[in-house]
Amino acid sequence: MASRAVSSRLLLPARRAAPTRSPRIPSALGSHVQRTCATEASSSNFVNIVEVGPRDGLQNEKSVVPPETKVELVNRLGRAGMKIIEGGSFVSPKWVPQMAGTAEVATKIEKLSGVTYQYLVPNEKGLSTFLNLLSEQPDVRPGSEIAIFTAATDAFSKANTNVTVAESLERLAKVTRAALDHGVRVRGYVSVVITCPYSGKADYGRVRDVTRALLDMGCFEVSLGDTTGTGTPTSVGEMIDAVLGANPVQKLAGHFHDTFGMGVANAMTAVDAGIRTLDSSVGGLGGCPYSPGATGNVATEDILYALQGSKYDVAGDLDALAETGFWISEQLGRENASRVGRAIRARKIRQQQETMKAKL
Ligand SMILES: CC(C)(COP(=O)([O-])OP(=O)([O-])OC[C@H]1O[C@@H](n2cnc3c(N)ncnc32)[C@H](O)[C@@H]1OP(=O)([O-])[O-])[C@@H](O)C(=O)NCCC(=O)NCCSC(=O)C[C@@](C)(O)CC(=O)[O-]
Repeated sequence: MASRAVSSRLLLPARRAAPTRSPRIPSALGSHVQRTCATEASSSNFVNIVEVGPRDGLQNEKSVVPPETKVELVNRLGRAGMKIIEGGSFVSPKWVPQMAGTAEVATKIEKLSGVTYQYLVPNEKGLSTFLNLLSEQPDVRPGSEIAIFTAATDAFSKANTNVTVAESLERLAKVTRAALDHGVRVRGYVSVVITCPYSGKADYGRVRDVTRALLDMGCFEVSLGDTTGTGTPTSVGEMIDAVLGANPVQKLAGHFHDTFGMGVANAMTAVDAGIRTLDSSVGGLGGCPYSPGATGNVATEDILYALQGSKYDVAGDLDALAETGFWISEQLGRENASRVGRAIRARKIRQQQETMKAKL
């Protein structure tokens, strides 16, 4: 792939939209599928976190992380109370070499009861690799589901998957049908919902329509990706308003990159708008290989800290996540991008020093 320049066009206001439609339940779902349909409705104050670090985080690392490190990361996240973890992707290793070895990761991770493991799939080849794995390694199936992805602009879609949005929806409809026929639930992503690195400000009406198309084909939820991390609470609120014009809030998730430091504010805007699922990555790992300059997802530690101090409820052990953020950052030789993680560590060091002083 040739690299392309990042455009930084300004965001324009969008219109307010009408209320939501009622959610649909995809057909042909097996018992596991029903069991994992555990995300709380938006009337509840419980916010689900999808931990995307092992996929969205590691896919953007310069070096290829060995499968055993990925396995250890997923295991640590599960033990830290993450209930939904994106474990990797079955994409072309020529396009994203960092995700090679996902089958090995899916096979070797410690499968915790009540935890859902998601894997990104771009096309029928990726799905057939995943389904073959399920038949060869039946232990992988419980709690496993796939995520498909498209975009709000043709330019990003072509850069990311070599097809236009319309072509990708056609391809993904077949993938979704086949996955549901095999009892595998399907999550959807729409990228560049605020700004596209190649074609500027997103058309929120298109974000709404692409989201609708993904739900219509059978996705149980669609995650709205601010891939470039250019969103602000204002633009994110306007985008969500537009999307709600044709989609139920219970089926939406927010996926915010933290490039401009607005990740937590944007996530809280989404929650205040009724969205009850947020994507985040431990240590703020990540980026997108096809969004030049975009930094990682909003850090899971930062999201947990914001939610734990609010009227909303959330699962997860903040201290254990902060440790995991430092552990994986050290493995990668990078700075920990979580401000909350850094503050927790600094406080611990201060406390240890005070204890030592008191003993002297
Ligand atoms: C979709 C394709 C495969 C099309 O890529 P293509 O080159 O058009 O595919 P193709 O069908 O022409 O096949 C070319 C070669 O790739 C192989 N191939 C084909 N498919 C697969 C597969 N599934 N697994 C393994 N190999 C595959 C295929 O077998 C063939 O191999 P060859 O004959 O040359 O040896 C490619 O564009 C691709 O893999 N793209 C993925 C890019 C990606 O992973 N991007 C990051 C994830 S999206 C993201 O991060 C955004 C998100 C979700 O986080 C939300 C947000 O923040 O916005």
